[in-house]
Amino acid sequence: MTSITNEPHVAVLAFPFGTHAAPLLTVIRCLSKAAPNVHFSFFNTAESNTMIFSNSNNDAVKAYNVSDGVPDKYVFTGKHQENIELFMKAAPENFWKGIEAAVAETGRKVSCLVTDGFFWFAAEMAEEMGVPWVPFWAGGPHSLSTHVLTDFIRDKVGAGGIGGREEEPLTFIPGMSKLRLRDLPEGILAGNLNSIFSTMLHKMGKMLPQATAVFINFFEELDPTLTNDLNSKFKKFLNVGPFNLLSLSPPPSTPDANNCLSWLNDQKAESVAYISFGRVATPPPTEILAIADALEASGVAFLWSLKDHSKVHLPKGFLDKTRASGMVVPWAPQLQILAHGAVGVFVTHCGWNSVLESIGGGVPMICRPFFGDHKVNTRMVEAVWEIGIKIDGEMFTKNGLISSLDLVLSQEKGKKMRGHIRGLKGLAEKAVGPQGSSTKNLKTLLSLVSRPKDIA
Ligand SMILES: O=c1ccn([C@@H]2O[C@H](COP(=O)(O)OP(=O)(O)O[C@H]3O[C@H](CO)[C@@H](O)[C@H](O)[C@H]3O)[C@@H](O)[C@H]2O)c(=O)[nH]1
Repeated sequence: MTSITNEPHVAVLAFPFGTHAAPLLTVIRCLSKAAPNVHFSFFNTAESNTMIFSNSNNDAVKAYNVSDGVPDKYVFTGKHQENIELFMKAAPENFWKGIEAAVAETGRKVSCLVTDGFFWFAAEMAEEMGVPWVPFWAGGPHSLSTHVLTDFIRDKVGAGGIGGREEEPLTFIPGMSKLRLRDLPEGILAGNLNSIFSTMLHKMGKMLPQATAVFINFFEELDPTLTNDLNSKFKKFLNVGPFNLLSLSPPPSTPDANNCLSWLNDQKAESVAYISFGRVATPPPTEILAIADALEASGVAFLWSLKDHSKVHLPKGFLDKTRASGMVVPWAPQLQILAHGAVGVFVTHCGWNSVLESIGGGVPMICRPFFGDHKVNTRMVEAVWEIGIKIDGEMFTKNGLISSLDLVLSQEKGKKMRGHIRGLKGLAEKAVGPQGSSTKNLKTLLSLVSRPKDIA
């Protein structure tokens, strides 16, 4: 039998849906590179591991597959978030099994538990193991704050709820006064407050303050007031982003199977609309039609990352008619695209990674929020940072999108937004530079996970 040692071993528990596991792996790779004596075991479903580990050979981070929680012969009912609910229900047991296997294989006890912030149950796991719990919040600090303060927000708003008060500002939370009650993620005041997902976020918000430290893909210069507030809510709050600009270990570049980048090389500077709604959101067919009509009528050059199952909703003949001005691909190397000088605007759902990648590229946004943190992020982009605009109304219309594209690409207001976002890009680059705030925080995170006994 292998003897078990106290050599540092960090167990990392990833959430396999949306874009959570990839940014967590990016930061873990950074830590692993800086601390080769520490062993990092990364627990995630096989499907998600295959996706995010696919670009790397000889990864120092060891991937372990855990079950997705779907019972044998299970027939999906089509219920909203069914896969997430099945995964979460079985997650504690499955993660324990994975950890036991990794401990046996490496001969190292777990010395620190790094997890996705959603895993509120990890507080107990860490306690049982007698190690620090260091959760990662995959969204921005504004959405994080709304979940940590859910009870406080509910108290402030009172039993009457949100009805008729959608425009009221959140003046009672430092750094959030431009947000309105209507911008809050569903599950806080509106929507199904008792769904498994809402309950999970509520529990998470209560547990995170117990963690040894919470880290996040953000840089404090983007919102010092809120950073200060979160510093006071958590034992330690570490802004270590934006990950897309981390020089220590930039994320591996995505293969460009559809030659998007060489197509961009032939386009005029700041002329192209890049369109993508992340891994999860899918606009309904009427909106896909509206986007296509707007692109065709405006003649704006475009690069559209559109999932294959949505492509059937494009109007007949659209691809042929726009062949000279645009490209539709099922997946695009977004990071490199947003960093390309030909891109003039990003039409986005405002997922957190997309917002940071747009800042990293200095590209203003047209935002069409769908769910979760999208509305909070959209509001910050439009009303606070002034680096983009929300679409008119709740859904894309042909004329609405034509005027938004015109505003950002051709009008003075668009130029101003470009100036603002380039300013933020400069701050972001500084934050991850040698003396930057995020670099400093990353060092703290590193010492925390690699020498946990000194700090816990
Ligand atoms: O063709 C594409 C489309 C997307 N991406 C990448 O996919 C990621 C998308 O991430 P994000 O913008 O955060 O959107 P979601 O995939 O929707 O992410 C989920 O996770 C985020 C972090 O918690 C939340 O902010 C979102 O609301 C949630 O939906 C980004 O890194 C993109 O670069 C590509 O590389 N190519």
